[in-house]
Amino acid sequence: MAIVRVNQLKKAYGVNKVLRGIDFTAQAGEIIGVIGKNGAGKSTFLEILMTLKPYDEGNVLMFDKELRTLSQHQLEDVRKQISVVLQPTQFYKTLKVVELLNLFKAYYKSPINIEKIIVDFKLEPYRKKYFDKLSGGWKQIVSLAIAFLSEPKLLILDEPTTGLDPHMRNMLWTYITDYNNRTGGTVILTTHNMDEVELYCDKVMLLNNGVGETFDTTKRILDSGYKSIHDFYLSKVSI
Ligand SMILES: Nc1ncnc2c1ncn2[C@@H]1O[C@H](COP(=O)(O)OP(=O)(O)OP(=O)(O)O)[C@@H](O)[C@H]1O
Repeated sequence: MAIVRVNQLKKAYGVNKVLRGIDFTAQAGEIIGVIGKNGAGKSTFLEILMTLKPYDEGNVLMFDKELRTLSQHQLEDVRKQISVVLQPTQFYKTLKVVELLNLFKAYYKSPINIEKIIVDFKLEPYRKKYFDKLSGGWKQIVSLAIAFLSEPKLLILDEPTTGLDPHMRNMLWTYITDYNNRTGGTVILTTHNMDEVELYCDKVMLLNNGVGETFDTTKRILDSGYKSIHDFYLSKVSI
């Protein structure tokens, strides 16, 4: 079953044509890595899927519904099935980690046990700390923990492991793959870490010059003769 279907998607900022005709599909249960150089349009693409940004041309179907045709109410129904990691806002300043988790648990009506989340995401030493006082990496971990609270059908993560140390990176990937195995949830993410793509992603979309230059399974890319996804990237993308 296709969770996301994108057809000839185009998006420009003024004269800057960032997306020039993207074709993309995410089937239920897939983990898909979107890669490409700085400024290639990865975040723009993800923000369109997150329903946060309008697009100029083409079709974006989320759960079989074309985003452009949806009423506010229908858009909210789509958003209920998606989790994203947003930038922390001022609002988090006055809350401690455990209070934040409980707030979002209530908001999402989540059946997930907060204590399990605290253990899984190694948050015990930080539970009573104010979110605002955490390091950048730990803020990110708390934001990711919140994203998993809703057990979404689709999880969209923009560079989730950037800035995390190797242990936290492993922990996050363990959590992503476990969530994927356990619930069949779909994951679409961007990363500049090609090893992560090779290890954990079923499919890769390489965004280059505004199009999905390659959109294939990680396995087929490797079977076609590349030593690694890192090599594949370097041979396809020029500086
Ligand atoms: N709100 C905006 N207004 C105008 N231009 C924008 C806006 N957001 C992004 N851009 C431009 O669109 C292009 C693509 O940006 P985007 O952030 O989508 O790329 P990216 O692949 O995510 O980059 P990176 O890997 O550096 O995060 C860039 O040229 C950027 O300057």
